[in-house]
Amino acid sequence: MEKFIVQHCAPLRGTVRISGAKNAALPILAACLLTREPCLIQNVPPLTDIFAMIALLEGFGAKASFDTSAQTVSVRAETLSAPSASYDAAGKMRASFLAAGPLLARLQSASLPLPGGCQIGSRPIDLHLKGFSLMGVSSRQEHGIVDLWCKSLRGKPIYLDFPSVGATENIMMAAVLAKGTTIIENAAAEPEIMDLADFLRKMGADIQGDGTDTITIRGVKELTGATHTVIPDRIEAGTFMAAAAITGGEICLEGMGEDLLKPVIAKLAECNVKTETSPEGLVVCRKGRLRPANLKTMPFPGFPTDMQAPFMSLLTLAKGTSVITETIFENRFIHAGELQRMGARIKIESRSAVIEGVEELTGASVRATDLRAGAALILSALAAKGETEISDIYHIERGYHQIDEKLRRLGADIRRAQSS
Ligand SMILES: CC(=O)N[C@H]1[C@@H](OP(=O)(O)OP(=O)(O)OC[C@H]2O[C@@H](n3ccc(=O)[nH]c3=O)[C@H](O)[C@@H]2O)O[C@H](CO)[C@@H](O)[C@@H]1O
Ligand SMILES: C=C(OP(=O)(O)O)C(=O)O
Repeated sequence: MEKFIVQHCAPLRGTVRISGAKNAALPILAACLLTREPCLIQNVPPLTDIFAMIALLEGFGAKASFDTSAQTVSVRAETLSAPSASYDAAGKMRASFLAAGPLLARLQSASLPLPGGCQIGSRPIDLHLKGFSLMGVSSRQEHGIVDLWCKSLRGKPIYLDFPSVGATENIMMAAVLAKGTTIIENAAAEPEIMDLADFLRKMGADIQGDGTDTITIRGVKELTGATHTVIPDRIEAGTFMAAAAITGGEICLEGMGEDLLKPVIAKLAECNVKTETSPEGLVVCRKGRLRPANLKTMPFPGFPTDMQAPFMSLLTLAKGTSVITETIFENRFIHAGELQRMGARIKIESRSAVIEGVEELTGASVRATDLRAGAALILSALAAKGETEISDIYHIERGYHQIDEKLRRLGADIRRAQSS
């Protein structure tokens, strides 16, 4: 297994290109199962989760190929041989369960392992199942496998107890080919859902209201193939903004606008970090000391839970005390223990973390416990005195394409080594 070795670095400077969004590309690839015709998806980041999704689609009988240098994936699901996947193929990735909606729509059945993903809470799938059940789907769970089947999918009003991103996407993908109209209330409004809806519309789906809390989907008879370019990854962008902030540098995020990043930009401003749009992209810089800030993670357009760990890294070096409240996942503070090894002062009190800023962090041996926790450790390592060794970096590679290379181009000293 590989690890990162990171030295303290000078303020990062330069331009970085942000990849396509993993959390948009994954449901869009699953949606390719909805048509017999060829689909071409552009700006797909070559990440381990994406390779796993492509292998999953192939397991169902789709033909898929990934041109990693062009970052395009072609999928043709002309015939689907089997609507089932093994634990090895699907169990480790949360997004694997997003195949359920398209498989139900195409084959009226699906058999998938309970999904994995980052260990940041219990992450049930009850909202996905409640939505499917209202649409006429029966389900059974045995030995970690979820079996789903129906005669046909019926459009229905569906109220979600919580605006779950995955449940909204899965129900939307099932509803596009259902008989009648589905109205999802208290739907998630994340930009990745709007990107999926854009792709589905290009395929011929009738969807309105995505990006709001009420999405209306009128089922159509069939969908065609389509070409789509995935939106940029707002979490990767936010992570590089935090890298500029923690090192006191200046980074331009090439081609990026403010739209996807408003909650992050507002919180950075509170922390004394400026963001400006320029013809080249979004420019982020910090000159004075980081200021403390309180933040609460919320569904979009609130502050994204996926940016919580990177912000904790920033706030460990702010002048004063900050409070982070995590409302989305019940166990998303594991990185606090690792940051403490580097000299951070953090106290966890139930859903909140109280962070007392310190003058300096020091390099240590730490472990990436999940994707964004790993990104947070890299950020802290850039600012910490001396050398930091980060193990279990496979978590980081689920969501950041060549993060080490991109950081090196900005002046960071980060290299890979084999873990002993
Ligand atoms: C692949 C992908 O896009 N992952 C993102 C997606 O995850 P994911 O789609 O898993 O996140 P959800 O929005 O579904 O989960 C939010 C909360 O709802 C709960 N819940 C969810 C579904 C359900 O059936 N029952 C239930 O109780 C979850 O346990 C969690 O506490 O949105 C999260 C919230 O923005 C992000 O952190 C993840 O990066
Ligand atoms: C939690 C994340 O991913 P997943 O839902 O795939 O575990 C993430 O992208 O931060």
